[in-house]
Amino acid sequence: MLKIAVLVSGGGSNLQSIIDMADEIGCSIELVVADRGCYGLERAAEHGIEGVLLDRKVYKKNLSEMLDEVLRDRVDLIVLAGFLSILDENITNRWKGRIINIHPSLLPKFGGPGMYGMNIHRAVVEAGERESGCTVHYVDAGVDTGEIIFQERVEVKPNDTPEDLQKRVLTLEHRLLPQAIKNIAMAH
Ligand SMILES: Nc1nc2c(c(=O)[nH]1)N[C@@H](CN(C=O)c1ccc(C(=O)N[C@@H](CCC(=O)O)C(=O)O)cc1)CN2
Ligand SMILES: NCC(=O)N[C@@H]1O[C@H](COP(=O)([O-])[O-])[C@@H](O)[C@H]1O
Repeated sequence: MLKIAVLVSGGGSNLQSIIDMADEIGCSIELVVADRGCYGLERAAEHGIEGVLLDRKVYKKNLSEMLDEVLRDRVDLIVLAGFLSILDENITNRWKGRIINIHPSLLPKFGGPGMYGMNIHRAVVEAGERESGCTVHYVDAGVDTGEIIFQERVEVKPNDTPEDLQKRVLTLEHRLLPQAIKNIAMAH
């Protein structure tokens, strides 16, 4: 059984897809860690999963120490699921090859600092892209520069709003992230 921690900052729909598929994936969600108050923590509580809120006033200076304290050797894999804080190289080096992230674009396009959430879908629509999608990748010290594990494409329709595109990509994410974790669990 692969033990995982899921890091969230928002609504937690990707966390929910992992919760719903945990048995099929072969993983145990040991804890959910948030960098701010968010519905993702509510979802954890609703499912009896330990939730930890990192106090932004404290961790801003030492997120590495806070995460190390919380995670220690409790898990095999860290999953960033809508987590909006950039992890520093202390963490990414210590957890090299054991942190994955879901990003709602076809990296390397529309990645990097500032590219998160609706900002991405707005940029894709404004750029007149004919396709978009999502990427699961390993996390390194760069932003969205880690080795790609999976990518899947969706069509961008002519009259799509950013909200239309977000909805279509999110459906894909809810399938791709659990699949990536399942593959890692099978190889564990
Ligand atoms: N070392 C890494 N840390 C993180 C990565 C990564 O690839 N390497 N991925 C992000 C998730 N992410 C894209 O997938 C991402 C998240 C947030 C941002 C961003 O610009 N954030 C803002 C702050 C936003 C906020 O706190 O509301 C910022 O840093 O100014 C870009 C990409 C998770 N961590
Ligand atoms: N760059 C990181 C990023 O933009 N992540 C995105 O935030 C959303 C979180 O939704 P959720 O909280 O409902 O899972 C998801 O679309 C995820 O890909």
